[in-house]
Amino acid sequence: MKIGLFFGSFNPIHIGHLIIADIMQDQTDLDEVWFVVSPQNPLKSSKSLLHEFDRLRMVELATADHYKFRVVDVEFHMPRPSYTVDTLAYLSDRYPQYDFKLILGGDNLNHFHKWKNSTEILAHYGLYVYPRPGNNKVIENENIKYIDSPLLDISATFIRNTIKKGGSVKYLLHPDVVDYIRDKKLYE
Ligand SMILES: Nc1ncnc2c1ncn2[C@@H]1O[C@H](COP(=O)(O)OP(=O)(O)OP(=O)(O)O)[C@@H](O)[C@H]1O
Ligand SMILES: O=C(O)c1ccc[n+]([C@@H]2O[C@H](COP(=O)([O-])O)[C@@H](O)[C@H]2O)c1
Repeated sequence: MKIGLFFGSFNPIHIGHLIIADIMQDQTDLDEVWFVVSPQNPLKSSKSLLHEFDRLRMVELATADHYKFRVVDVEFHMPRPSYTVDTLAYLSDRYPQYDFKLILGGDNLNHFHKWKNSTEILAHYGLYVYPRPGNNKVIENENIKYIDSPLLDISATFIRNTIKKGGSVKYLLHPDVVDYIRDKKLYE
């Protein structure tokens, strides 16, 4: 079975993530998509990060109604920051029966060469890249698959900023995530 690992900070998870994951399982050879919630991206500041348990809970809520989605919290039990190569090694060891691929937004491909052991990741796992508005670097490599699908101009940054200004994000988030943010007063 081929599994697409969708690594992310998910701060918070938005409909862009859900659309990407759904298209990946529907229009590629990936059988399932596993959302791997990262406590701390090595290349991002932790300044505006919500607590990792809140981010994990929102990913669980948003993905619960899709039978091909699964949520993985292994990085919560691993050293920080969250180096993807180490998580991949751990998952491959634990699930030798699965063929793991990485799902990335096009923006992340621009910085991919700065990731720990990026060459090894590319050689051993391969990437499925979803385009993102802005600069999408194209690297010619047989282990990178580019998905031709609608651009989604949605980001967690825009959502955080809109909520902080009191604006509506009702249709940018899963309804259960909207309720969770409101009930836990995450941005107040
Ligand atoms: N609209 C989008 N189009 C394509 N890829 C996306 C989109 N939103 C997120 N991704 C990809 O999803 C993964 C997880 O992204 P992340 O959780 O950082 O969301 P984000 O919206 O980029 O957040 P932030 O605005 O806080 O940086 C990354 O690989 C990112 O490139
Ligand atoms: O392993 C690395 O060196 C590395 C460098 C930058 C980002 N990542 C991972 O890439 C994933 C996407 O990050 P983000 O913050 O854009 O959602 C997340 O799981 C990060 O831990 C990993």
